[in-house]
Order: sequence, then structure tokens, then C-alpha cells
Amino acid sequence: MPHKEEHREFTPALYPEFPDGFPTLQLQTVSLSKLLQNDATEQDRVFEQCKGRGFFYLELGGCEAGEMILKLADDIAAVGEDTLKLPMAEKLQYQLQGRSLDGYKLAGASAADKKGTRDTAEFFNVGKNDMIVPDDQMKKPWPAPIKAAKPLFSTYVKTAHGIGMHILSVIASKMGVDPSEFASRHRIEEMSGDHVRITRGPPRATEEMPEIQTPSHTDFGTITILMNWLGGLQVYSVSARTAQLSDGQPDVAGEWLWVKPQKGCAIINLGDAAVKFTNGVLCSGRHRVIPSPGAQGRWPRYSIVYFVRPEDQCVMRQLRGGGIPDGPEEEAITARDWIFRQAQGLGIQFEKEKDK
Ligand SMILES: O=C(O)CCC(=O)C(=O)O
Ligand SMILES: [Fe+2]
Repeated sequence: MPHKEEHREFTPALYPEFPDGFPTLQLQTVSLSKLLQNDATEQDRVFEQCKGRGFFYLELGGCEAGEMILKLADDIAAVGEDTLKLPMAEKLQYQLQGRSLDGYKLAGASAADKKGTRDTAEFFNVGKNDMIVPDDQMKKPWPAPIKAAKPLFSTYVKTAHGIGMHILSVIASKMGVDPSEFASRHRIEEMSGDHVRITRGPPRATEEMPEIQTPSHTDFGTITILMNWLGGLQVYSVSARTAQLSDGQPDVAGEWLWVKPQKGCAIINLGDAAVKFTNGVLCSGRHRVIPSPGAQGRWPRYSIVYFVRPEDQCVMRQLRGGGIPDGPEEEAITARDWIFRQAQGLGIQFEKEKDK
């Protein structure tokens, strides 16, 4: 049974407004309902955002899939809270291991810079594949709150994946590529690194906000559907096309801009696989999470992410044709190995530096 409302720390109805005086990034808002009706203007706008910043708001109201995400994201956050409230010894039984992307990540398990500053958020990744198969075909054990909520996760996964795939089909059409090029690399029933990630960041410790909840990164997958309720997400002012990461910081001068959560909207961003598939036509936005601003920082911060990623066996080469510039022949690496390599590049590299 989920905890009663009064014992919850995920209480979106009580959150104060995002405060004034914090520099925010003005993102475009695209309507999912219009996209689903093949509205040409809305399709153009999606494509522009994906070539530019790689981030936009997706208004979810007015269509079944969007309303479903809006309704279920709160329930998923509540299950996440119940899971992250389990005793540490129990959470550690599910710790991320080897190449598996599913399970529990301790706060402090990755470094935000070469000095070894630790991240402060914990999260639990709930794998797509186990949530959409019958119980007797599940490959992994899951904590009781997640197991009990499997139908909820199954619906959320299918809906979020469907939304991601619709956006990819719009992008493909705009580039003059057959949408089946994306569809055939992201079949939901195939094994992949897709998961629902429930993250909890602690309330802000000091007014200065020095902590990093989630270090600066670009997502590894193809497209990300993010739901959050409190500020904390920041996007770098200089596009990830020009600013690379050096010691956890972008190497071109700029500033971190806040992304204000918008009621009724998801935040959509593209990942590195989208850049790879399109040989750089699309952009994956660099972002990080710090404690929520102002009075919002008194609350623990929950977010729900769905990562659409290529199938494990997909060969990570650029698509050819349409508006995609032809690059040289590429190495044959599967998505499973490629994503593992990207993940290692972010965290473990710093751990090694520190050990020297
Ligand atoms: O918590 C958020 O708002 C964003 C989380 C994120 O960027 C991630 O998990 O990749
Ligand atoms: Fe991210």
C-alpha cells in the first residue's frame, strides 16, 4: 500500500511557485495533441527545437496519451518515494551492477568534477522490458512497491515510448528519412536500455546552493520524456554542439539557465543517440540538476524520466539519406556497448582521475 498522503514528501499541491529573479531558459512549447493531428506548423516547430537547443516543453493536455502521462507521473513518483524510503540495506540489493542500467544508484556514486565532489541525488531505474512482459518472463527481482505497481509502470512505459516515437517520426519526415528507420531501431518489445528513472534530490542544505544533485551531462539515449515539479534542472547557455565537457564543466564560457517546470507539460530533450543517427543534424542539450531555488528548496525534489534508447543489438551508425550529411564509414558497435561506453565516459573517468 502506498503511504498515506500526510506522510508523503512528494506533495506537488504544496510546492511554492518557481521564484522570480533566477535566469531561466525560454523554451518553446509544442502541443502533443496538435502533433498527433499532423499539424504542419507544430511539426516544423519540433524540428527547429531539435536542431537547435535539443530541449522543448511538450504540452500534454487535450489528447489521451498526454493526459495519461500527466495523471500517472504523480502515481509513479509516489511509488518512487515508497521505494526510495526502503531501508538502505534493501535498496543496496538492487544497486546498479556491471552493464545493467536497471536498479538503484546511491547518492554520491558519481563525481561532479575532478576534485571528486559527489552528486547528492539517488535514483531507481525501472527497466522497460520487465514491466511489459508477463510476471513469469521478468528477468530481474524488483522491490515490492515497484512489483506491486507493475501495471502502472507498464502503461507509463508504453505511453511515454509511444510519445517519443511519434516525435521521432516527425523528425524523420522533416529530414526526408523514412520514419521506419527510427521505428525499426526502437521496437518496444526488443531488449534495450529504456527505463523509467525516479530521482530524489535532498532539500537544499544552504542558501548558496553549492551541491550538484545530477552532474552536467547529455542523455545517452535517443529521446527523453521528463516530468518534474520543482525547479533545479538547468541547461547550459552555450549549445552542446560547441561546448564540450572538461572536468565536469563546459569548456566554453556561458551560464547555467534554469528550466522552469510548466504545469501540464513534459520536458522533451534529445540524447546522444539522436545526434549519432543524424550525424549531427539534431542536438543533445547539456544539462544538470542542482537544489531547487528559493523556498522550493525546502522540499526533496522528485523527477520522473523515461529514456527512449536504441535496441541493444542496434548498430550505432548514422542513418543515410534525406537531409543527413554523409559521414565516413563507422565502427560496428552495438547500442548496448555504446551506451555503456557513454556512461563510463561520464562518471568512471573522474573516479580514475581521483585515484591517481
Ligand atoms: O531531474 C531532472 O529534472 C532531470 C534528470 C536528468 O537529467 C536525468 O536523469 O538524466
Ligand atoms: Fe538527463
